[in-house]
Amino acid sequence: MAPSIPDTVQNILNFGLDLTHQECLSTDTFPKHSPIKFQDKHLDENYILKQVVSLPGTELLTGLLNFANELLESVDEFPKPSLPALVTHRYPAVDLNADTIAKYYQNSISEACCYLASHLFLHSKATSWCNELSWRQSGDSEVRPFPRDWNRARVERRLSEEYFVAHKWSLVHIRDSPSVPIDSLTPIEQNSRKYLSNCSEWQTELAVWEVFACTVASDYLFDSIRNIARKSTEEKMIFLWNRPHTQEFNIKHMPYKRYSDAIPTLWTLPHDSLNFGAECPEASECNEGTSQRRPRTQPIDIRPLDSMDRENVEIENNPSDIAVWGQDYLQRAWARAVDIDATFIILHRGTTEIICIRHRASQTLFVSEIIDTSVKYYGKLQIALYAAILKDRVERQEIWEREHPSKSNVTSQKKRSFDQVEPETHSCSRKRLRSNSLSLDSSQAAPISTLSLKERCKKLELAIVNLDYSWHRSTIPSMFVRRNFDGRAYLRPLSLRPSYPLESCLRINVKSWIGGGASGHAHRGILYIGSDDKRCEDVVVKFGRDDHSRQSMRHESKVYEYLAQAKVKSVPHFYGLFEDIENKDSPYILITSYAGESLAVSWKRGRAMIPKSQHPTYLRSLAEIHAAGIHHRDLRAPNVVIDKDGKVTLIDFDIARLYVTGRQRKHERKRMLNLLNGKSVDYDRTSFRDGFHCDDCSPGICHEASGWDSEEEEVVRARSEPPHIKNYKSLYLLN
Ligand SMILES: Nc1ncnc2c1ncn2[C@@H]1O[C@H](COP(=O)(O)OP(=O)(O)OP(=O)(O)O)[C@@H](O)[C@H]1O
Repeated sequence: MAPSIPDTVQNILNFGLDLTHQECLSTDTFPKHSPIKFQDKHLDENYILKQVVSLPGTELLTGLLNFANELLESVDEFPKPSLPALVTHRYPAVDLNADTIAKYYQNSISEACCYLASHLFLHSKATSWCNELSWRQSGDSEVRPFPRDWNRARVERRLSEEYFVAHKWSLVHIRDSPSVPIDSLTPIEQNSRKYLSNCSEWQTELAVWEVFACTVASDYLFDSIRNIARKSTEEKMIFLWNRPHTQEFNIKHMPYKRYSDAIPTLWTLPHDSLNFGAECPEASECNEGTSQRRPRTQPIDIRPLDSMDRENVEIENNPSDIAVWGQDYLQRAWARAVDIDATFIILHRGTTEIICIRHRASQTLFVSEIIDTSVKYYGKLQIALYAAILKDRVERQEIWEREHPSKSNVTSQKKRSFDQVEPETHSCSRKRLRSNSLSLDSSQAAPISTLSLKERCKKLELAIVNLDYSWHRSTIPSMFVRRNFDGRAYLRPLSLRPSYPLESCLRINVKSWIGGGASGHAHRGILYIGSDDKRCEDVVVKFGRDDHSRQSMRHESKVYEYLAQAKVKSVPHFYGLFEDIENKDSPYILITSYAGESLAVSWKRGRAMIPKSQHPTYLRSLAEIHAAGIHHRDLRAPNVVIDKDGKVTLIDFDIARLYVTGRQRKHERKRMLNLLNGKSVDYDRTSFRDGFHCDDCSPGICHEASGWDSEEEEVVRARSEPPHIKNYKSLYLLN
């Protein structure tokens, strides 16, 4: 016989959020979105939502409520004393901005849901309350100060965005919750707990909540989301998918095992909607980002990217304008869900809510009707939702373990490796190695005549760049054209030919991120010529996207050109400076050979002191640069690198000067000795034993004063179409 449900639990089950009497004081400023940026184009396909389907009428709600009833019936007795987390009914005092809404939801319903869902789904026979869930802001969501180089408009845009949408909230599985005695678990609960604890350690986020301010604008937004779902389902309108604007939303990729979709249940997907195309044959083995079925239709061509620039679109607060943004917010929520591998996405704005279910294989989002949060069964619905989220995670883990029986024994070993930052090597997952025949380990690469490869590269004008690391997985490469140096300045690129034979192009696969600084972000990659996969070079590709970094990179390139002419050996080989041909914000890439690990990295590994016997090698490298007349001016541990054969190389010449005095040489020599002895000396506080403060060594960024004339920024006209590459198709297949 079903137990009597205590009043406190009844109160939660019958709880409805009541914000209707509140004034929505928030301004209705609708945040603008950034245009699609370079890195968006190279986003892993899995991050892109491709279809939206409306969940029919009350099916989802009925399914969830029935599920809650089943769970309630399975309880013999509710623990006493009563629930520790009581519903507080605290209304937001002043303003219903996104953060207030989130806090209100947390105080009023989520805490109780966490207790009840844990109890009902994970240990319904336990004699005391034990919570294993928490609804909270996720770790990397703290408000951080805006970067100093952001202009006022950009800061204001971000602020209005934050006012409208709360920082990341999600449902989290608490790992160190008090344990429940095993004999008070049913066999099903024991299984659930086993599978839940087998999920990788850091992957505790279970579902995505996008919380919006309670404003008229967000009301329109919810309507527009429903309309998108309705139109694409009932009127069979094509959902024109778009790439999430990663730069503004700062997606942070965490490597993890990706799971397949759970077996559909009543509250997940209606059965007739699961009629998708054939499954990717490799899906069961896929480990990273590929457990999807092939999209049914060819993806639409996203070029020209410029046409998607909505930066300048003025959005008024009326429904037809805001409809445009429904899709953007769905994309954003989808991308967040991909990042933590969540199935459930909840869009919440205080008075209303939409529950979405993500189907990985078909990249489809199932969107519920708009739920009124003041209804009497809202509490029950939320508890069922939390329990369904748990059930889904457990089921998917079960599927994973069934399909990967041997691997579950070595999870702990694997977990550690997933946790690590991407190494500075070409180590890729099994899958990636298989799917990407270009990712050769340099040690396995066929012996090559590096000289001839380098010589050949000099003449090649076009670089085809693919990104394949973190959340980047290019479907379409970017084309970069060489900027030629006439001995004094960088010339405008020659007009592009309509067609290039593949053999006349450099091909670069960017494999990992090394570091970022003032003049751009450095990545490791592999360089090939044309379709030849046997001869490759390990390179560093530095991307610079803003004006400052473009200027720095032009300057640095000139120094490298100069050093190459002076036949200086202690710098990396310079392959050239290239400019993106199709994007308006036109990144530059500067390509050099990979020269090994920096002193900073060996310091991190605990090897701070360089043995005295090796000091002359370092000092000789520095002397060679000085002898060529170059004053480095940024001699720090990250800029001194050494390869496995012991060759010392100096890098990062973005603030170097083409003139060096005797005193400056002496100071840089001292600085180098300090570095070799494990002493990091900050440039702004450069002082030597005699207390002398060295202005000559202070970095500064004035490139004009560096021995070359300043150069006007020349932007390559963005082309709507890249040039035709002969045999380009074969290139696609390779990538
Ligand atoms: N050719 C190379 N070989 C090996 N490592 C490299 C090479 N180029 C860059 N790196 C690594 O990448 C990091 C960032 O590169 P770099 O210093 O050129 O960028 P930056 O934007 O100029 O940074 P900074 O703020 O130090 O000036 C370096 O600290 C170095 O460790």
